[in-house]
Amino acid sequence: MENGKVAVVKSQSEARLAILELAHIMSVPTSLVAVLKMKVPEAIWQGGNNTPLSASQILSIVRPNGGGDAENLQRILRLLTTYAIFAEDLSSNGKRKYSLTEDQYLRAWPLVGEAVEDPTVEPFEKLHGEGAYAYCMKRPDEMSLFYASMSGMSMPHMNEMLEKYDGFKGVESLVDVGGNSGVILNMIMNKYPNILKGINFDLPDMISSAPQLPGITHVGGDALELVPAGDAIFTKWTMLTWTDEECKKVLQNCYKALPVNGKLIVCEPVSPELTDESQRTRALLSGDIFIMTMYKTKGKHRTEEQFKQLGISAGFLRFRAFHIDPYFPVLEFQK
Ligand SMILES: C[S@@+](CC[C@H](N)C(=O)[O-])C[C@H]1O[C@@H](n2cnc3c(N)ncnc32)[C@H](O)[C@@H]1O
Repeated sequence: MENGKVAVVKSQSEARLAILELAHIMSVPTSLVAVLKMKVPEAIWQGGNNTPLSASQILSIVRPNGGGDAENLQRILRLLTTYAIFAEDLSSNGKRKYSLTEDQYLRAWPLVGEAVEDPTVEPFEKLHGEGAYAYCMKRPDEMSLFYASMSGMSMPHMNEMLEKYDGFKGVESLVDVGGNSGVILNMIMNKYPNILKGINFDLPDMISSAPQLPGITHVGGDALELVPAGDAIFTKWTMLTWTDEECKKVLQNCYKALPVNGKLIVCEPVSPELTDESQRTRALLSGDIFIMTMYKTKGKHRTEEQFKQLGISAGFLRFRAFHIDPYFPVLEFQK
């Protein structure tokens, strides 16, 4: 009983903290804008040094003629440190100094406006000199993190999808385009033993360290060039990183790879037509900005109608949507 009471008190204080955090949440984006305007990241970065600097040292760089309040700048930097935008260093006798964090995605976020100024190069690429996939594939640590984050986010969703959607019945060979490590295909095949042959298709470097899984053949290639043949094709969370032209190309390649009456099963974020204040709309529209900044300025979260029209442009005249999940509906394109 006593323990129960303690738990309630703790959760109430946590709820009060959450309310206070939410009440002041605007301080985060506005502080971020302030440090970007002052060119604080550039001052710290100094040609790649990323040496921790105190607020007064930063001010002496961004305001070479003097001026500015170091204490107030430090308050802003501390807040942004709690969101891992800066890292705080206390090793100089407890004096607070700030460097940029190592998170490559976080560092690209402030460049989101670049996607409006110049959509020809992804903001992530402007910062790192290469796209997010290429960056990840060259670094084994990033690759294992990518595998883990993909399966961590996709597996719970797939569990629910497989409970409610039975479109894999009767399929004997299934290709997963952009299947990453292959764990999603493995889940589908465990639920549907009728699928005897699974092809996990992904970019060669992405697939090179994929684990061996029963019944699954890993095939490396580029879906923009060719998609392996199967009774049915599945793809999840891939089309958002392609432009409309690229989506059309991949859909055409899927069309060619399918038999008559073959099915392409797509699981992608589907944006609403209406812009409302719901959690779903916010989640989908903020994910869309992530894609614009990190992957492709003209990749995007599309509406159901946009998917239908893309399918038609590639030859898929039959289209059905299953609203199993508010973020990732299932879209069926039939040949
Ligand atoms: C966001 S991940 C999604 C992974 C997995 N389908 C899931 O839902 O968890 C996108 C995957 O598509 C792959 N991909 C991107 N472009 C591709 C291409 N042109 N051809 C084949 N695979 C591609 C990436 O390497 C990555 O594994």
